[in-house]
Amino acid sequence: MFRKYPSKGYAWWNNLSIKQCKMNYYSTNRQTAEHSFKESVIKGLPQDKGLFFPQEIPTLPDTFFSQLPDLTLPEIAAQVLAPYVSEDLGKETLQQICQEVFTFPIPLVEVEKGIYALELFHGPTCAFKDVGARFMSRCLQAFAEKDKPVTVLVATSGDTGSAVANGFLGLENIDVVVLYPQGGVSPIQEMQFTTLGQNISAVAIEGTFDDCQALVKQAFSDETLTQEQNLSSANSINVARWLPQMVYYFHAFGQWKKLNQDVTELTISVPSGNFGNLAAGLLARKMGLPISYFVAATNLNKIVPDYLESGTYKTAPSVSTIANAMDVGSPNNFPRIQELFGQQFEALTEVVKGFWADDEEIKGTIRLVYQNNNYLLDPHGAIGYLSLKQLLPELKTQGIFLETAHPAKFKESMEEVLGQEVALPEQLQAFLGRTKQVTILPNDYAGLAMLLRQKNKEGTL
Ligand SMILES: N[C@@H](CCOP(=O)(O)O)C(=O)O
Repeated sequence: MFRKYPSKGYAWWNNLSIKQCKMNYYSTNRQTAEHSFKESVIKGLPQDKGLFFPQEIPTLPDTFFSQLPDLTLPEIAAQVLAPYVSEDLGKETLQQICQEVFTFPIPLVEVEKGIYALELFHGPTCAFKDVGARFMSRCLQAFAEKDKPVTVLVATSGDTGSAVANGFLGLENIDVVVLYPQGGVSPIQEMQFTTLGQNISAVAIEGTFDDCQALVKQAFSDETLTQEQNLSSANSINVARWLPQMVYYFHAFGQWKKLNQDVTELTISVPSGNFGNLAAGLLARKMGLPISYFVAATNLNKIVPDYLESGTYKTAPSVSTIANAMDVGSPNNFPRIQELFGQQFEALTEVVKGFWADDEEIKGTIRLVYQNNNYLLDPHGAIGYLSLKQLLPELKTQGIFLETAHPAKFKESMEEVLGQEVALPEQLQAFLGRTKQVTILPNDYAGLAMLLRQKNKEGTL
């Protein structure tokens, strides 16, 4: 059921009572009762192993879109997130959280005529995950009960781990356990979540990102463990990580519109691994954001592009690539994308176009764009850019690709590709020379469960 909000000017939400904004979440597997926002955030995943999904998607009024180019990020965030969170969070808390989360710029940069990069890497850990991780940490802090400590489990192929570690560092009553594929993340990404100590622990799994995410999900469906301790997840499977990611699509559109008042057609290319980011962009579109097409852009782990071409959804063991944050063979958010299109394959393929590139194409693109445009793409953004170069002539729109992470997070590969040094920004320099603290585990649930119990008992890994 989709609710249309009345058009009452740009501060339309101020006119709504908290009661009118009540939002529940159902499971995409439909085997679990609906949950409030607060319950969904604390639980992370429904018991039936689906994903929480909002029971209504509000359409924003036209006045909101006409004001959009002049709104700040916290203003946009407070307005588009209000219907999803406000009853549990309260209007003032939501506004306060949005002020605290969106403290860094997310600029739209023209790379060449008609193609723009949305730079999502100016936050504390230099990747787009900072937005969702900071938002979720504050929601969980608002909801966590003093006498019930929460353990946040998170699987990462590189960027989520560092953003969650940074966003949750030092929080009372909340412990974070980051699971990552041993040898599957870049050296600087690894330093970002293995060297912080305090309430952040790192576990290297002898397996892939998909194995890590499967272990996290298994922990949630382990009834004995979940009775012993409060577990939550900080991957984009958690609604508080997922929903705020839609904010920067509105911001991108506002910036683009300022530059292109007479152009109406826009495509956004989203480099994708776990597909939470693309699902968030499509949610923004469902709320009325006028984006003509989205591109599901990925590396050799081309599960979704293959599905869009063949209609057959087939997960596969993940393949290791230079764009490691997208080394995901079983994209966890895909059910949300299907839900947004009412499970209609044709409706989905009308809007979402698939694209994938291999390492050689990524490297060639980085070199070419650096030489021709003097713009440094990271390996993930390179796929986004390349997808637009190939698809825009047919789609006949302008394009924005998401620059999901700072190129220096992949310093070693970038330097090999370019044959020159890539300087680390301040945020990353801070990690040089620190000592890593890691527990190594086989890809086996019994080992993880034992470790979580031990941690719960002793308070440390
Ligand atoms: N690409 C991710 C994988 C996890 O994605 P998430 O958005 O679901 O947390 C990473 O960098 O860890």
